Amino acid sequence: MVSFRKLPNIIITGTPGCGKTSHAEEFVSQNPEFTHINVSEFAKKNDCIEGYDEDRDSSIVNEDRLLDILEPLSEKGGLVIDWHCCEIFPERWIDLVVVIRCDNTVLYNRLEARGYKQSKITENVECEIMQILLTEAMENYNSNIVVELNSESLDSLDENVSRISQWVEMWKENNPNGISNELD
Ligand SMILES: Nc1ncnc2c1ncn2[C@@H]1O[C@H](COP(=O)(O)OP(=O)(O)OP(=O)(O)O)[C@@H](O)[C@H]1O
Repeated sequence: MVSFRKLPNIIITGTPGCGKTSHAEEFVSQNPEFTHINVSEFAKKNDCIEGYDEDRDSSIVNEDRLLDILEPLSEKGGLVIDWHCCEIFPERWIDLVVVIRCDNTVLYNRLEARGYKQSKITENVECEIMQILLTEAMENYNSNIVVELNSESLDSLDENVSRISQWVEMWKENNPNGISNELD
C-alpha cells in the first residue's frame, strides 16, 4: 500500500562547524511538528556506531543500521536530518537539501575554538573551500531541491531559518494531501 508523508523531510548538511545543528535546532524550535535528527547523537543512542576513525578523530557510523531505524520515521515525514554526509539518504525520502556554507576564516576560528587538532581543522577548511558537501548534494539529489545558504552571523541564521520555514509552508500548500513515499 502506498503511504504518504504529510510533512517534508529536510536534510541540513555542510562542513563540520558551519552551523548545521544551530540551524536545525532553531528551525525545530519554531516548527515543533518537526523532529531534529542529529545523526551523530542519534547513531550513538541507537547503537549504530561500529568503530572509531583515529585519523579523523570521529566515530564510524553503521549506515545500514542507521537507515533501517530511520526508514519508518522518514515515512511519517517531518525529519530534519543534521549531518555532514547527505548522500546515504535515499532520494525518495528527501524533499529539501539545505547546504550551509561558511566563510573559511570564520570556520577556521570556530573549529579552533572547539579545540580541534590542526589536521582536523585543515581537513575541514579545505573541504569547505572545495565545496565538497555542496557537490555531494548536487550529485546525489535533484538540483531543484538543493539550496545553498550562507551563515556567518546570527542575522543570517535567523534569515535562513525563516526561508526554510517559508519553503515548508509552500510545500504544505502544494501538497495538501501529503506526498507519496514511493519514487515517481
Ligand atoms: N550563523 C552563525 N552565527 C554565529 N555563530 C554561529 C552560526 N552558526 C553556527 N555558529 C556557531 O558555530 C559553532 C558551530 O555550530 P554548529 O554546532 O551548529 O555547527 P555544525 O555544522 O552542526 O557542526 P558539527 O558538524 O561539528 O556538529 C557553534 O559554536 C555555533 O554557536
